[in-house]
Amino acid sequence: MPAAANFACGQASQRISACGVCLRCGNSRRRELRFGLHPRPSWRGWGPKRSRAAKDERLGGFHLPSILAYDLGASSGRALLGRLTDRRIEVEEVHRFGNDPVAVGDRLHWDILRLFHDIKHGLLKAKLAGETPGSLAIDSWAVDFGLIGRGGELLGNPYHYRDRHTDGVMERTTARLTPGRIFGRSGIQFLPFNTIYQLAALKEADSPLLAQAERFLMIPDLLRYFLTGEMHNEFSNATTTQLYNPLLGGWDAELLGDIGIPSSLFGTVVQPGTPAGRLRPSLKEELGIGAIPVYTVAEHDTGSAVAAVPALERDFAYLSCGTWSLMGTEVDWPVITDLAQELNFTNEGGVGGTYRLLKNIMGLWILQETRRTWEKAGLTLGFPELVALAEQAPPLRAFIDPDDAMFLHAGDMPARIARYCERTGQRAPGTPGEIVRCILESLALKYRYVLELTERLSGKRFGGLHMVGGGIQNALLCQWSANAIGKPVWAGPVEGSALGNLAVQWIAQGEIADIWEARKIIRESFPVTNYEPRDGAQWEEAYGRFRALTRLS
Ligand SMILES: C[C@H](O)[C@H](O)[C@@H](O)C(=O)CO
Repeated sequence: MPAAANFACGQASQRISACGVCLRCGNSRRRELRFGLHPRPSWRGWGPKRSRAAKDERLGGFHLPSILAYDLGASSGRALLGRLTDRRIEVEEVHRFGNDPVAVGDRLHWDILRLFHDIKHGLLKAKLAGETPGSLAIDSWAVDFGLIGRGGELLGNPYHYRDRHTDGVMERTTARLTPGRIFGRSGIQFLPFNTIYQLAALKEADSPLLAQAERFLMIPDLLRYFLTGEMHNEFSNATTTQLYNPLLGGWDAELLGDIGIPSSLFGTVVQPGTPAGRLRPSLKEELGIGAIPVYTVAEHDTGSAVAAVPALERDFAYLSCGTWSLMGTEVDWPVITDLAQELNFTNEGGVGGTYRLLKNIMGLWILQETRRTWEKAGLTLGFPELVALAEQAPPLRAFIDPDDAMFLHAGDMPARIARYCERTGQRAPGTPGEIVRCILESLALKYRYVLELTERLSGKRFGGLHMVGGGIQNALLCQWSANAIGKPVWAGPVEGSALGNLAVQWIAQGEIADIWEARKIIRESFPVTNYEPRDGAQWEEAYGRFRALTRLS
């Protein structure tokens, strides 16, 4: 048990009964927590029960109004119109846009006003398509935020989580507070860009932003505020800050105090599926559209992706595959144990009171940056060409640990891969095909490693792996993942986050009963491609080499 376990009474209690009950507050929730005895949360939908289907002259017959999902990823964003007809979902992408961070001096920022411009553009395009969405919602990457000052003004462009202002902050903060205290109170994995270290970095720098700040809003919270004028902090994203306490069910005032950040900046945390205002009058006027209702959903894109995993089995393993690879399973209660801390797993909030027990894996970011490096050197190759080159390269030659810190920040990935191989006594991949193959094979082998850890930590056994997200368009990665884990991979849907976003809106409006019905409808509406494992002996041998080279215990 992490040193100085803090119980719900918030007191570090030495008087712990054999089974972990706090003799001070008598609270045994921790015991339930520690041994996963918590009763199963209610999956039943929380929305109204009557359908809002109306006569639709254009489509003929009775149809629900379409709804709009904005899914903002670290490299691109999209606006998807969704229609639910006869228990089938149809989607139409009305707007796709880039999400290019902006470097200013040493700082790296998100271009938040540009993103809001694209959100407005998505609404206009829906209108031009003859649609007035019945509702809309936004999901995005995690951890990043904006600070709102007096008069409701945004105090500067949010920092990008790969900005270097957090360098060394996690080390200093965990040394001062101990990892056990932080993990025990948040259940969140230690990553240097977690919101807690971004805020601690601003504090260390005595940032004027903090001095003027009145409210903390994460990226979807902020864009939703721009749309409606209302401020709400949504649950799934709030959990990614490492400042949310799932046992207290709210922001952790103690951890905020520890890093010198006033709790007053943080609003009430609302669950996915909560009505969160309507388009503000100025926007209705500007765009010439109605006061469309806005909902919270699982606004952490990975939370929405997991909501859309078309699993029928209760215990399923998922891999959300994009810039990042997020692998884990869905649990009814956060697993805040010594082993979870030791393996650096995280417990991010999900839909319907669930949690996502998962681990971040560096993902296709390494391939994205490799392509950018070659492009700058005049070698422009698309992902399909890169994958084709990798397929032709000799198999299972050189491996990297994709989660080595040297791959976190932007830069010359091919050079870093060469350095990693030299450091581990391997012949470095030379050609573009060999380099891309090294990246994809290493990701597949890391997926096996993390899947085994997920089984160990959750006590579950998985018959296969559900892969969702843009990364599954890379069929080679899906096949090699199946080969590496030695189990089938079920790949689909591609637009996992956007579909999870739509599903939670429909559940909130009573059109779909609950997340399990949503998963069934998604499964019946979008193709799932099966990849059966091949070349077992080769990949088994490679896994042994990978474990030895990467020293992953
Ligand atoms: C920092 C990443 O955004 C985060 O850990 C990841 O879960 C994500 O949001 C991927 O889009």
